[in-house]
Amino acid sequence: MSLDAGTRSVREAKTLSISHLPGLLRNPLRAFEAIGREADGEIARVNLGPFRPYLITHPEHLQHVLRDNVVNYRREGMMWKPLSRLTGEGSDADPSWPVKRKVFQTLLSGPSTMAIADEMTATIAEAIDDLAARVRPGRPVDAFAEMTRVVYRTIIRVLVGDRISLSGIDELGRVLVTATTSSFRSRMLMPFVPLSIPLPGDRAFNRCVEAVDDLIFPIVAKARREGAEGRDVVSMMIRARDDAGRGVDDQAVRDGVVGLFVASTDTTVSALSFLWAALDSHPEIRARLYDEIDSVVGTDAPGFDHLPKLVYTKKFLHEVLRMYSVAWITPRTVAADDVIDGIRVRAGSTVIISPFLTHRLPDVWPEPGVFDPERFAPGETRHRFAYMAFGGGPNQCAGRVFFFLEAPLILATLLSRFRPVLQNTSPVEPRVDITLKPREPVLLHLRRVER
Ligand code: HEM
Repeated sequence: MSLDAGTRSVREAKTLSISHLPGLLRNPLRAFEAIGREADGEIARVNLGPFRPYLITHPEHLQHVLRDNVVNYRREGMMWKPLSRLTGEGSDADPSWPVKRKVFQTLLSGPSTMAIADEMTATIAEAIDDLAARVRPGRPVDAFAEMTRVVYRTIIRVLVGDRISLSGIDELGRVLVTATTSSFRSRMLMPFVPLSIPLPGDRAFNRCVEAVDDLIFPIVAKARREGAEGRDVVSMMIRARDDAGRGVDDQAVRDGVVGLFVASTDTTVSALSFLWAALDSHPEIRARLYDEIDSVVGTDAPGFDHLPKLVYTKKFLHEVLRMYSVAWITPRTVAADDVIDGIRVRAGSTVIISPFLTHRLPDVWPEPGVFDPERFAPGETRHRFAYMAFGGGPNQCAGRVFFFLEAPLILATLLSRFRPVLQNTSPVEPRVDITLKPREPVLLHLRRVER
């Protein structure tokens, strides 16, 4: 990608028609898809009246924004501004961000994650036992609710050690879900509206922030009093020092816990809910997945040793995340004027990056509407910024290794005991929220596997 304005003329980005606006209000995701089709991989400005973000979907352009000139594209503004009131800033705008980030990276690195693999296996087995005890013939379970229970239990120790009860973590989850469904969506789509102008749902959002504070600050205070020796976010944030040897305050520790909770749970739960729709409509893929889990795990208790052999399961999960790109939008704010592939990008504007749209570019992903795990077969090559489920560049997902330990273990544990059958008769459509979520409940009949 040449950024040399001297050797080629610099153009303004094409502006897409404002006719998408009513659709965005009616069915945001469908309208967003239409916007992506119209832009067709080119850098374009989306005309939303007073708000005219750039849309950047092509892998070459993403590499520029997320890696080559990453310092110019900040995690501020759209989405991050409302989120920061809940989780703190996810950028250098917060002086404690480098410490937080280092703690996340250390805690979620391969070796640290492997060190908790046995504990994670036991937690998942216990959570599936609990589900099994509640299964009744003819009564479907809600996949999202059940996956939420499992995922919360899996992450709890990583966040706060044993300093919170199961009901406490469920309460934290409930509050955060309420927060992200109150004024969050309107504030996310209208970042230009100042906080001083109230929007519907603001009061509920503020109450949620207070409720999160009430849950987490006492945990931080207790950890400071009683010692913070563990390998969890609270302990590690308390022990961490920045380059100048300074520690962080309670607010930063609280933000670290809430930030990691939001990043790790919503995404994983959504992926583990959508996958049943993909399995239901592809019997041959379902058969291969079940065969692999049956032959690798058999009658054993699924564990860490099985994971390297669950090759198809991993390909399947990647394709689920390509098709249902749960982290559907990861916007940035432009710090200084820039030129990308001959197109001027102006300081102060918003850049919309959308894995959901990049994964639908036909030049990058042939027949993007076809669900095919073989796209991720070893030897398949593509641009490194073509598969964006976990982002790209230095700020890409720190929990990727964790996810590929947790999700296959949950699937293997569930499928070694049950054959889930989707009850929904109409297609499972995604809806936009901070992550993509199923629009309607995904209902599963869990039929026991006789062994
Ligand atoms: C389906 C599962 C997941 C998906 C699709 C996903 C997606 C993403 C994406 C796209 C980003 C980059 C955001 C950006 O560019 O601004 C990100 C960042 C992050 N994710 Fe994930 N994530 C998943 C699971 C997890 C899990 C399980 C954890 C933790 C256990 C986690 C922790 C993080 C953290 C800490 C960051 C911030 C990294 C940084 O800025 O340095 N994620 N995730």
